[in-house]
Amino acid sequence: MAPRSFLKMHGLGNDFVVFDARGDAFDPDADLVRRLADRRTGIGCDQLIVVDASAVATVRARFWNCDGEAVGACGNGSRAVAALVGGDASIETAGGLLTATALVGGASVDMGTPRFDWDAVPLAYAMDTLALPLAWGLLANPGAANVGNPHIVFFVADPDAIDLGVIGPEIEHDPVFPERINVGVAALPARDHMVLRVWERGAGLTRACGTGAVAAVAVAQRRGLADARVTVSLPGGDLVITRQDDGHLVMAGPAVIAFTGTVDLEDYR
Ligand SMILES: N[C@@H](CCC[C@H](N)C(=O)O)C(=O)O
Repeated sequence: MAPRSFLKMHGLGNDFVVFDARGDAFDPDADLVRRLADRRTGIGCDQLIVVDASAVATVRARFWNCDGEAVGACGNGSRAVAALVGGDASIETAGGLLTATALVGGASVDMGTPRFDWDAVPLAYAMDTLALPLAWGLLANPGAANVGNPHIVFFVADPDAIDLGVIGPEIEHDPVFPERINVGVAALPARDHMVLRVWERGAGLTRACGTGAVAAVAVAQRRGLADARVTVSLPGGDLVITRQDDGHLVMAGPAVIAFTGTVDLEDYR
């Protein structure tokens, strides 16, 4: 098997190994994803992305967490794909069809309309997703949304004061979330500014989570706490999330190539 080219990309430090498979099909299994994503023995990444040809869009993008599980959406990864493709593009994903525009040093992506029905999140049983009647220690009453993948967000005074590395995995694996969950802790110092940290399902603490930012803003707007346009400050930098008149949430921010390389997949069998 010939060595395969890859790009190492990131959006605000949320990093990706990207395979452009438009001319050469590639279907990694979970074990291969885990091996390539390993930061000591592989290339290393939070998520692996395969870009394919699509019958309905400019490209198809498939996303895997570094734990090997395929996921429906990745906001920062979608910007990376948009930056790679260039211009105006549509991106077919398991979480829905996205439209995107490449910008200098990044991209903006229309992430669609958030879903708030309890069974769309999904939750194990019917609950009000505006404020779930659930608590883990002092963290209580999170909002929930599905933006192509599932998220809950807690509004707190200081996200840095939360030991998200400890409580995040406990919440991620709680049986109330049948598909597990991404966990955000957010503060709103102003109606147009959010500070956010995210424990990502299948990837842990990352420097930024694009869908986490979209979901947190969606919940804050639904609670009447945020303006239509919100700058979200994550550990890796800022994203701007804008709710359009049609209810779609558009995410804008950086996406860059860190380096390119080739990998011999025989070494990962
Ligand atoms: N980092 C991503 C989200 C990746 C998927 C997520 N961990 C999940 O399991 O749903 C982003 O930028 O949105």
